[in-house]
Amino acid sequence: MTLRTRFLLAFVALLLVLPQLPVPEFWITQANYIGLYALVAIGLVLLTGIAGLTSFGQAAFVGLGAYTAAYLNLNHAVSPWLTVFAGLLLTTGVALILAWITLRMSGHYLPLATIAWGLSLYYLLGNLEGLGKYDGLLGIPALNFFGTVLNTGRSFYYLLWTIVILAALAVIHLLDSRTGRALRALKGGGTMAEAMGVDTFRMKVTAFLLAALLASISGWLFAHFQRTVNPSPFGLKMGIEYLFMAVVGGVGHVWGALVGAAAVKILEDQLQVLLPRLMGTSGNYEIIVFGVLLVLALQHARDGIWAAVEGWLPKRRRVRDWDAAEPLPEAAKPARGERVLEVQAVRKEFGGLVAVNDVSFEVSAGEIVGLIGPNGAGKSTTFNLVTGLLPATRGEVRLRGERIDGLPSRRIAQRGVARTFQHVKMIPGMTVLENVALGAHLRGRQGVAAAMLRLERGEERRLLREAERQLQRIGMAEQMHELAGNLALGPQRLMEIARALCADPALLLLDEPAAGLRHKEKQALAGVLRQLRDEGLSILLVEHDMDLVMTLTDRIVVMEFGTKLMEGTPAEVQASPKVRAAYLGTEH
Ligand SMILES: Nc1ncnc2c1ncn2[C@@H]1O[C@H](COP(=O)(O)OP(=O)(O)OP(=O)(O)O)[C@@H](O)[C@H]1O
Repeated sequence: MTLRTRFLLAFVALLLVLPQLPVPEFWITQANYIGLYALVAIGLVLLTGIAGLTSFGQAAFVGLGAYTAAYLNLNHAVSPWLTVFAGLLLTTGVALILAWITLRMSGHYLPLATIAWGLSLYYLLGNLEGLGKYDGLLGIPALNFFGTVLNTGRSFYYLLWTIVILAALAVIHLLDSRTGRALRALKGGGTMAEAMGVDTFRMKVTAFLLAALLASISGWLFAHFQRTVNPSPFGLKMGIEYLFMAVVGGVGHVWGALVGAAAVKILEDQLQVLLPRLMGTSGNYEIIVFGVLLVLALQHARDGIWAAVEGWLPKRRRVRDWDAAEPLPEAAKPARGERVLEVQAVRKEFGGLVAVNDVSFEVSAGEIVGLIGPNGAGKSTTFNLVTGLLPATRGEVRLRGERIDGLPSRRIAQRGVARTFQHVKMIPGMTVLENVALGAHLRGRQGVAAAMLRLERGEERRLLREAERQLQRIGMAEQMHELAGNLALGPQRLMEIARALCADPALLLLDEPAAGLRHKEKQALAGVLRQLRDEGLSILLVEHDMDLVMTLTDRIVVMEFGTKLMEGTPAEVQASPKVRAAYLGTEH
C-alpha cells in the first residue's frame, strides 16, 4: 500500500471515529459545516482550478438547493429524498441558462457576471413573499434515513461526510479520464483541445453544471441540518468565501477543497472571537482579514495548502494496466494516390496585409508535401486555414472531396485531420502519456457519469494503450510518466506528433517538427514520417531544416510574401533560381 493510500485511509478512519470520540458537540457541528462547505469547494476545484473559470456565485446555487428543499417540503410535504432531485433539476435549468449567457465571456467579464447573478438571486430570495422574504423559511424537518432521524449533529455527520467523500472520489475519477483530460485542457489549452476534437464550450458548461450541482446538494443538506433557511448564507460574501476556501486549500486539487474548507471555517471561528476583542467592538471584521489573506495567498502561495502536502507525499505513478486492452479500431484510410487535401485559391487578409494570397495546392494519400518559404511567407497561416483555426477570407479547402473551410477546428479534426503547432501547445501539468492520450479524444465515447463511476476503465485502457503505442513509435515510451512541462523542447515536439498520431488521422500537418531536435532525433523523426507515408498517411510539413525537407518530401510548395512561388520535386525546387533568390534575399 502506498503512503498516499495510507494517508487517505487514515483520514477516512479519523472521519469515521470522530463522532464516536468524547469531543464536544461544537466540534461535530464545525465538522458538519466543513463538510457542507467542502462540497461547494470541490465544485470550485473543477470549475476554477481545472477549467479556469472563476465564479463568485456558487453560494447562489447552494441557496437554490436549500430553498427548493425547504419550500417543497414545508408547502407541499414533498419528501426530502425527492426534493434533492427537484433541487438538482432546478439547478440544472438555471445553471444551463447562466452558462449559455456567461461562459462565452472571457477575461474579467465572467467573474463579474457571477457576482451579478449571485447578488440577483440573493435579493430575489429576500424579496419573495412565498419564501418568507429576509426571514426565510422555518421549521424544516430533519432527514429521516430508513427510520433514523438525523436530528443531531452526530447522526447527520455520517450522511454528510459519506456524500462529501463520494463527491471527492467521483471528481478525482472524472479528472483521471477521457473527459477529465479534456476538462484539464481547457485552462490555457483551448485551441489545442479544439484541434484534438474537444468541444471546449461544452466542456466549460459541463464543469459549470457539475460545480452548480455539488453546490445544490450542499444546499439541500444545509437546509436539513440548519432546519431553517434565509438568504444571508447564500449571498455574495459566502460566494467569495467559497472561492477563498478553494484557493487556500489548493484550487487545482480535490483534497485541497476539504483542507481549504476546514482551514477557512476554523480561521473564521477564531477570528470571530479574537477580532471583536482586539477591536473593542463587534462586527464582521473577519471578512477584512480574509480579503487580505486571499490577496497574500494569491501572491505567495497560489497552489494552496494541498500543493505543499502533495510535494511531501510520494509521487503517484500510473499503473500500466492496459497491456491486455484491445487496440482501438482504426478509420478506413484513403487509397494510395487518392487526393486527400485540396487547397483552392485560398486567401487570408489581416486588415491590409495579405498573409495568404490565393494559394492552391494538393496533397495525396501516401505523400509527404513540404511547405517552405522564408519567415513570414504565410506557411503557418495556411496551416491554420486548413485546420479551421482561422477562417479564410475566400477560397476553398476540401478534404477527401468535401469542403471543410468554414468548419470549426474540432469538426475538421473529426474528419481525420491532426496537427502539431509551431509553438508547442500542451498541458504542462499532465504527464506525457495523458497529453498524448488527449489526441485520441475522438476515438472514445464515454462521458462524465461513466468516468465518475469508473465504468469506463475498459475504454480508458484502450486509449492509454494507443497513447503508449504512439509514444513507442516516436521513441518516447520511456518518458511517458514524466510531466510534459519538464521535457526539453525537442521531446515536446515529438510528443505533439505522438498526440496527433493518436487521432488516427488521414492527413497530418506538422508545423516545424524538427525545430529544437538534435541530429539523431531528426533522423529518427524522418524514419517515422517515412513509415507513416508508407502506411498511406498524407503529411503536410512546414519546416525550415532544408536537409530534412529535401530528403523527406515528395513534393514541395514554396511560398513567399503569402504567394505560391513554385511547386515541384525537391530537385526542381533546389534548381529553381526563383527559390534561391527568395531565400538569398531574406536569409543572407
Ligand atoms: N493573427 C494575425 N494577425 C495579423 N497578422 C498576422 C497574423 N498571423 C500572421 N500574420 C502575418 O501574416 C504573415 C504570415 O505569417 P505566418 O506566420 O503565416 O508566416 P510563416 O511563413 O509561418 O512564418 P514563420 O516561418 O516565421 O513561422 C506575417 O507577416 C505575419 O506577421
